[in-house]
Amino acid sequence: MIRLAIQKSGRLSEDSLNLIRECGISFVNSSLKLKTEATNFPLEILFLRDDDIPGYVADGVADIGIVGENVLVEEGKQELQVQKLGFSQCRLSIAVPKNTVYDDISGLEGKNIATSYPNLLQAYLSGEGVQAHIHTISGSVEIAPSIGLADAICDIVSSGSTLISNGLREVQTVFRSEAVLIAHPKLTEVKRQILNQLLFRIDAVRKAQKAKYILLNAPNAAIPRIKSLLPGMKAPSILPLTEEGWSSVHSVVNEDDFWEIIQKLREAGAQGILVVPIEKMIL
Ligand SMILES: Nc1ncnc2c1ncn2[C@@H]1O[C@H](COP(=O)(O)OP(=O)(O)OP(=O)(O)O)[C@@H](O)[C@H]1O
Ligand SMILES: O=P(O)(O)OC[C@H]1O[C@H](OP(=O)(O)OP(=O)(O)O)[C@H](O)[C@@H]1O
Ligand SMILES: [Mg+2]
Repeated sequence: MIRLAIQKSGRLSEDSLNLIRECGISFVNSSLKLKTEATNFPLEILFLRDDDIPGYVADGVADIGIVGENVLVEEGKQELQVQKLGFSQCRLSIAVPKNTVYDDISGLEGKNIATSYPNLLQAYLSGEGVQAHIHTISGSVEIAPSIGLADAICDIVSSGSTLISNGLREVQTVFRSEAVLIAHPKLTEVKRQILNQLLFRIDAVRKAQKAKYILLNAPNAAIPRIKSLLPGMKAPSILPLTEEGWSSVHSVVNEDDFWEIIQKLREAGAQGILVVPIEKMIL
């Protein structure tokens, strides 16, 4: 049995649980229970505050965990990182009241900056050769300038709407973050094998998230051009249609290239294009 620590309730929780479920792992989850066991995989899940997760994994209380890179690096435990997970993407940024004159980072010299990430902020300011006073607070950081606690803040930004709602303007990006899987460095052989099985499933789920299965019909004369647009996993499948001179083409496309490829396929003569999500993908 391997023990996984995830955030109990917050920005990482839903996507962490979804990832485990998409890996085909079933468990009963009630908001009151802080521990649960999977029914079809040797996994126990602990529901914790995110700040505690790197420490628990470092100590071996939990074997693996899911946490934001920002928290991991802030706590100086980046050596635990195994793999990026592609969700909870955000940035740690410095922001100032929107009407403050700000030309460049030297404008922060000697200023008071409120943050929950003093180590990341200090490392960034030192790298830029700026000295400022860092005021560490544990939450509601965006309120600090408006109550006279600080001249600027350094906090997590995603859409930017929290900054705007609090009359702040983002001026400097300190760190870019996403959710990461972390692991205790000295797992037993059995636990290492379970982790490898889990990583295999995560990889299949993540590859599938980025890919689409595509089916289309095309006149046979258009097939060479369409083949060149759709490399597929190995090569596209091409099946004859019951209508003379036509074929059906099946392939896999990367989500990022999707719209550009669709346009070119239509220009090449493709019709009846169907795009279907893929659940798992193993190369
Ligand atoms: N707006 C956001 N968009 C995307 N990811 C975010 C956002 N805010 C935070 N995150 C990421 O999710 C992590 C958890 O954020 P959250 O705000 O839930 O933390 P918290 O309030 O410290 O939670 P806890 O109660 O567990 O201590 C952050 O460390 C960051 O990596
Ligand atoms: O740029 P935005 O999309 O507005 O997101 C940024 C906000 O999201 C996070 O807080 P969250 O809403 O998770 O609440 P918390 O402060 O209670 O953790 C973060 O601390 C910011 O305040
Ligand atoms: Mg926290």
